[in-house]
Amino acid sequence: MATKIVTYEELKAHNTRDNVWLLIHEKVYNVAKFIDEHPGGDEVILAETVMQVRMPPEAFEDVGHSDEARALLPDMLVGDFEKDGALKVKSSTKSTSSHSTAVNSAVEQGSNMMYFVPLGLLGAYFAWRYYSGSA
Ligand code: HEM
Repeated sequence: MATKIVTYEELKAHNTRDNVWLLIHEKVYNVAKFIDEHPGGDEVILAETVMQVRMPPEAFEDVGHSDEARALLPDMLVGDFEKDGALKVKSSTKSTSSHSTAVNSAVEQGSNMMYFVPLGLLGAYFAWRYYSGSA
C-alpha cells in the first residue's frame, strides 16, 4: 500500500485535543489517543501543533525522548509529510518557500528588536544622566 502523503493544510487542520497530528522527522503521527497518557502532559503537545506549522519541529528531539517513546511512534503513523509543502522540514538545507522565508525573516526581525530596544533604553538613560548631571 502506498504511503499517504499529508499536506501542509491537512497538518494545520489537526490541532485540537481529539484530533491532533504531530510532525516528527518528516512523518505525521496521530496523537489523539495518546495525548491523555503522555508523561509530558497534553499542553506541550497542543503547543507543538501551533509551533510545527510555523517552523520545522525540533521539540520531540529537544526533549530527548527515550527509545521507548520512539517505539510508540509507528502505531500512530498517518503518513509522510509532503516534501514541497509550505513548511520546509528539518532535512531541507535551503528554504525556497515564500511562506517560511517570510516567517523566518519576521522571527529574525523580532529578535533584532529584542536586542536593540533594551540597548536603546540604556543609552537614553546614560545620556539623560550625563546631561542632567552637567546642568
Ligand atoms: C507522538 C509524540 C510523542 C510521544 C510518543 C511521546 C512520548 C513520551 C514518553 C514515553 C515520555 C516519557 C519519557 C521517555 O520515555 O522519554 C515523554 C516525556 C516527555 N515528553 Fe513526550 N512524547 C511525544 C511528543 C512530545 C512533544 C511534541 C513534546 C513537546 C515538547 C513532548 C514533551 C515531553 C516532555 C517535556 C516529557 C518529560 C516529562 C517528564 O519527565 O516530566 N513530548 N514523552
